[in-house]
Amino acid sequence: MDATCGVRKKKGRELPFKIASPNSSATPYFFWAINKSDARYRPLRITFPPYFCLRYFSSFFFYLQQFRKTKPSYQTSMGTVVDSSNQGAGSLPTNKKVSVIFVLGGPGSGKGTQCANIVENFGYTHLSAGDLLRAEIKSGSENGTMISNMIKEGKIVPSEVTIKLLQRAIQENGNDKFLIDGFPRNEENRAAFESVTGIEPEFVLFFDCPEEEMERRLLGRNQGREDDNIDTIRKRFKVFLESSLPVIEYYNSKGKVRKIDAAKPVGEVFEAVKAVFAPTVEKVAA
Ligand SMILES: Nc1ncnc2c1ncn2[C@@H]1O[C@H](COP(=O)(O)OP(=O)(O)OP(=O)(O)O)[C@@H](O)[C@H]1O
Ligand SMILES: Nc1ccn([C@@H]2O[C@H](COP(=O)(O)O)[C@@H](O)[C@H]2O)c(=O)n1
Repeated sequence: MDATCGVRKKKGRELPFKIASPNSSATPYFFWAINKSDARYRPLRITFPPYFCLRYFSSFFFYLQQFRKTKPSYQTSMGTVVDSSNQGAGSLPTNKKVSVIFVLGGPGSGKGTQCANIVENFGYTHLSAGDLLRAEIKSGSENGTMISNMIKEGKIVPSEVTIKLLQRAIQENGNDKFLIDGFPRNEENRAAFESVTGIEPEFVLFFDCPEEEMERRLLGRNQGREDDNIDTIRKRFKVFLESSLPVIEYYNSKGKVRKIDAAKPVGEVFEAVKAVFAPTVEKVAA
């Protein structure tokens, strides 16, 4: 006999084996297995071929199944949202193609006010990142305390949290045209959203407003928001200048920014907004 007999422990079970000489013509190459950690087991002739075949065939089908489950989404001209938390659940559509406009501007520049007008006139769905975060706090989510503390400090919540909320809101909505208000707030938001969803905005609507006017509006907003106090407002302005403006500059360099003078009265601001949307809508209708 050219082999050493023994017992190999695998997942708590004991498997018999024989160690064969590599030169042995009686050892089919197919049944050699390489054990990297112990040269004594090299080559290893498994004396239980049905076990060997079953194990490797089942691995093959397992990997095939995993590959099918993690099929990537491909970016289209509109963008595709894959709801990773919903894969295989079947209750929500997956790989939904959507058109997105980012609505950016300083705190109190009038983003929410104008989004309401755009929804009414142009059939978009308004998703405010801030509103989604506030709703998440109210829902009693495990992230609630963290989000609440970040908002009180005027800080930007980790992208992973905000993107999940946006993705879910997009998936659950029947519309395919979205205004995403107050997002992306920093470079991390921007890059993460693009890589997770594959969505690039059609364009970015930027409400440009002087700080004194925004401060006046926020202090008069009276909606009971915990961050509408002078200390937090100042922190939010700082974050806007340091983290959000560079995102607007990034999109500007790609020719995607539509800048609106937001210091004017609401009606006049909306006239300027309409001029941005009307050609887009006409083009779609033609
Ligand atoms: N053009 C405007 N002129 C005067 N007041 C305005 C104008 N636009 C909005 N406002 C008022 O300013 C306040 C802030 O507006 P809004 O909530 O739309 O801003 P926002 O950019 O969405 O703010 P935030 O980023 O803090 O959510 C509101 O009370 C709103 O009624
Ligand atoms: N992408 C975002 C958007 C908002 N936040 C936090 O919410 C606060 C309020 O946002 P509004 O747009 O409603 O003004 C904001 O100051 C941030 O703390 C965020 O983290 N990420």
